[in-house]
Amino acid sequence: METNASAASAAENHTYNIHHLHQPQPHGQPHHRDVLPSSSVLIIVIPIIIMFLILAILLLIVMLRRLQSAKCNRNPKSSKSVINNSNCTFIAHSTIHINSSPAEVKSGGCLYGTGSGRQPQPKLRDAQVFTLKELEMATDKFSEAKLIGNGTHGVVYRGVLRDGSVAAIKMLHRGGRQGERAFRLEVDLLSRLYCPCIAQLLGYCADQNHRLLVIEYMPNGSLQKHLHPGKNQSRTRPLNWGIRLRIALDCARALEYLHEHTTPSVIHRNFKCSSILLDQNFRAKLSGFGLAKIGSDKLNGLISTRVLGTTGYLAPEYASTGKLTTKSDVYSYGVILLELLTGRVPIDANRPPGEHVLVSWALPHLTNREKVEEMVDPALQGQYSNKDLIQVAAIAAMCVQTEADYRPLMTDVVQSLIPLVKNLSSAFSSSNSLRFNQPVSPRT
Ligand SMILES: Nc1ncnc2c1ncn2[C@@H]1O[C@H](COP(=O)(O)OP(=O)(O)OP(=O)(O)O)[C@@H](O)[C@H]1O
Repeated sequence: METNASAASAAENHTYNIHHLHQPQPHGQPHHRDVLPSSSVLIIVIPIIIMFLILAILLLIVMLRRLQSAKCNRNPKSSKSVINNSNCTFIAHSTIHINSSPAEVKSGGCLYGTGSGRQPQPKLRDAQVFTLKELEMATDKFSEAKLIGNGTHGVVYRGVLRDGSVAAIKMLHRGGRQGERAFRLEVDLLSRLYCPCIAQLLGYCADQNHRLLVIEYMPNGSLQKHLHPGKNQSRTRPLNWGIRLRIALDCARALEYLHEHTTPSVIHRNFKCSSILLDQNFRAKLSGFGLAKIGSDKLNGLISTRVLGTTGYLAPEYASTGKLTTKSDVYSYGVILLELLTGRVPIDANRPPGEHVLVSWALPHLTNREKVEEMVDPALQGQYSNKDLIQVAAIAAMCVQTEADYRPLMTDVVQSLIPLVKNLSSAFSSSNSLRFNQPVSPRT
């Protein structure tokens, strides 16, 4: 009984406690265990609403910005380049922003500034997708008669496209993964870069295992053909001083654009005589982007990579350690300047001892006023002023410095060459006589 009584009392107590906890709400509201005072509810709900509002505003700003940049971007390509045909689909993910605005490109940018001479170029046009059949038709089934060049990675044909325009059609060797990478890179890069000093990609074909690039046709072929014609190549008249200077400036512009007007910057990595193509006026355009490196994987400006490129043009630090920077291209550019100055190839085992490697032979001459004239291509005699020669030699000497940090930026090279080329044009127009042995377009 006692036990029952205490149990009853406990139960009573419990009920009492519960009743205390669940006091009826004012205004006859039902009992709710979790109901919080309205002030607490406001403390929780108001910050949540504010957070939502902030997020919505941020989202709105992002969307507006995207809309704005899409409007400003005259490049019709999306940042992801999609290559797609029945047999091959791939998406190039690397994104390159071209710093120069379309207006800049028209009036300056990669183009020459006011009075610089190059005609405003047509707007970047979409790379077209060609079928193998179309390119077969363009080249008479890749006939021998249409062959214009042979490179390490492919064979180049002259073709006439369906719209009647002439193009260079490069059929790449089947190169496994490396070859595929080079093809994708070249298509991806060239379809988004625009600079009058870079040979334009008109289209491509990725039909089954065939990989072809359709590039703007350059009637005067490569600089290699003119400076160092092969045994089987027809000899052309030696390029004169004015043309060589202008080629040097065009090439400097192309590299300046890649290094300093694209984000992330692009390292060409295979800058050499045969990658420089010449149009009908001997104006130069850069090609051969299959080994290019986009600086997105840069670490403090350095890319550690497998050493690729062409002997004689490789910067010493890149050749020995694989550390690649834009300064590796500057070194290769210096070698090209030396080739233009001397008419010699970068490596020539047939030369006397001490003269095999162009850079090692030329470097002591370049900084010596008396000796610099001894190294000039004999075909250039009488065409240059000593002042100009010394200046070009000094630029070359800076570019081929062993220490990469001492090499100039391509912008500096461009700025140093502009007055020399301008002087040439004024000499050309004032005397209206050719100091040169080949016609030079009066455009600077
Ligand atoms: N767009 C073009 N217009 C006219 N000729 C071209 C064009 N592209 C290439 N050629 C010719 O074809 C040759 C071979 O060019 P290609 O780009 O295949 O290789 P490369 O630069 O000589 O060497 P690599 O394959 O090692 O880069 C060039 O030297 C040039 O004479």
